Amino acid sequence: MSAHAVPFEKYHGTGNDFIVVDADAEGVGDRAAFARAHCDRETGVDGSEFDAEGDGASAGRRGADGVLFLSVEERFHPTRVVMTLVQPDGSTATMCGNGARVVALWAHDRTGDREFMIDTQAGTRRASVTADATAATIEMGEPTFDPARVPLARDTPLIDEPVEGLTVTAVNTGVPHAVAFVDGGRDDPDGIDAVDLDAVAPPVRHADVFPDGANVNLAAVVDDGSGDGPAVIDQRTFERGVEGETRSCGTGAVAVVAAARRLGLIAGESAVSRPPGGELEITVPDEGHATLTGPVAREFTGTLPADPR
Ligand SMILES: N[C@@H](CCC[C@H](N)C(=O)O)C(=O)O
Repeated sequence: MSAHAVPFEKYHGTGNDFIVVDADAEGVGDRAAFARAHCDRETGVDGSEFDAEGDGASAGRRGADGVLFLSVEERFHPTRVVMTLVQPDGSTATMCGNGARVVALWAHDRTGDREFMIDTQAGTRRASVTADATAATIEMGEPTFDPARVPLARDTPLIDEPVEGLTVTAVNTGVPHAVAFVDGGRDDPDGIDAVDLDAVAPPVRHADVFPDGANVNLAAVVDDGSGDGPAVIDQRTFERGVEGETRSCGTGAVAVVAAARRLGLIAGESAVSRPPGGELEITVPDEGHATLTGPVAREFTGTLPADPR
């Protein structure tokens, strides 16, 4: 193991937790190996070894859902941050909604600014942090059902069709998602939490129709938004790259709302998504960027071995 130590900070957004490394200061040679080692839920980064700052939704859990390598370019207005997410399996994701919200708070903690441009592999997105620095909003681009852009191994959209045991709608919100609506929310003992997601998701995640794979979401509409207030949707996501369920997924939350709108399951363009780790507010207008808003928090800081092999 290399003696070289890399400073890091740990953040989470609704329980989707990330090791954050300043890419300009880091000395990580093999980013995939670094992520595989330190994100491991059994043996990875352990908050109890560092000074914890918050009581966030991921507090007490070892490991992380990914490593964000970030580079700040303060000469731009607003400040730009180049974001690269390396996942626990060593793969790189083109976009991460909760990760981008974490990036905004990390950049705010460094600069004091509240508005940022975040460069992701899915495009440049505007982000903002609330005045009390407890929540962040990110522009999420326009969700697409276009089979070439999901991508799908066919030339027609995949809308509410059976795939490997689930009835799914395929949408890209920066990364590919399959969304399956189920009956019964979190309050229903036979509802969304009764599904064995680790059993039903992998065949869909690896289905031939998704040449790049897909994140797999279960969603239950508990309020369709036709009365007072926005729609409310309970959500669970099995993430590609994590290869398991996470406590929250931002691109998944936008995918769920986009699919719900496409299927006519909710009224209006706004919804609250309730993943296990908290609540997210989403807007998916008929045209233009979707938005994602929710809590973000810093958990602890420390150093980690650059080469954990
Ligand atoms: N947790 C993320 C999504 C990260 C990318 C995903 N696992 C993939 O590989 O597509 C989010 O909050 O959006």
